[in-house]
Amino acid sequence: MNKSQLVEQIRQKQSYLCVGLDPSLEKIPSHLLKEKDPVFAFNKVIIDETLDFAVAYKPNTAFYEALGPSGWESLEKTLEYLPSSVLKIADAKRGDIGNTSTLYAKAFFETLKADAITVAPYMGKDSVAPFLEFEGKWVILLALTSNTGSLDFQLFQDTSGTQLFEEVLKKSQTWGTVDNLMYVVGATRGEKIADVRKIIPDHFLLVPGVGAQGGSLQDVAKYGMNDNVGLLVNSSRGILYASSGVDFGKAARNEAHKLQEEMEQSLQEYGR
Ligand SMILES: O=C(O)c1cc(=O)[nH]c(=O)n1[C@@H]1O[C@H](COP(=O)(O)O)[C@@H](O)[C@H]1O
Repeated sequence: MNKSQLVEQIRQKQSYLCVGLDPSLEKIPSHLLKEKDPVFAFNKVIIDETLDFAVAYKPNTAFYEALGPSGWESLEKTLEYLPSSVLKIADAKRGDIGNTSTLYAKAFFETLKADAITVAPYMGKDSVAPFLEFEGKWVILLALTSNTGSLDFQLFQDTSGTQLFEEVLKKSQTWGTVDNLMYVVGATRGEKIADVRKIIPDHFLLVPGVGAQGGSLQDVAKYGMNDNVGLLVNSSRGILYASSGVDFGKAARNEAHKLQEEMEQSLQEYGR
């Protein structure tokens, strides 16, 4: 999915919601555990119920890898099930020496057919470049993450006052283009999004951290929205586990709908 298709979907659905598909067997409704593939059965209902309100889905591979080969199969089936009208993000946070990154890129873009992958910038340009060589695919580079540990390195300042995440943005924006490179910026750092926008006004941002982590959608929209909306805001647990009963699908739908309504309002308020 290219940028104009993504923007068109956002305008059509009046939503920039990304649903995080992070299923864990301990949390999914117990009646699903008798299914042959409980994880896929769960995801399928979540996708069916939220598709009207979401433009992207982000399975975090950890939740599948933890289950061994059957988890990987559930991930494959989930990505296959998602329609081509949504952006399929493999949240794998990869990145290694170039030769190895090429194989990661093949695994996620060719074998799993994801549209996008999250990548860590720490090993530098030659670790990210192989992902960017895949036509029509996206790299989503970690810039300023939502966890408290982002204070340890990402907000570290050099002697000129530049913070590490700012250096990541400045340097890496020339590695790709606004058509194949996005950045992760946590919703829990709403006030920092204005600083991010000073460096990269035009790139899309993937913003996790609303819902369970308490980030403010209002702040994200206020500081982050650009001419093409430029935002994908992710919620995982807040949608997936809105109910632990047989009504979990309807409860997930309600949560996704609530977020979509907030997003629609913000598009009217801050959209250009
Ligand atoms: O790359 C990510 O998606 C990510 C980056 C970040 O800074 N913070 C963050 O929470 N995430 C992921 O986004 C999802 C957030 O899940 P919830 O907190 O349940 O909405 C998880 O899959 C996290 O691994």
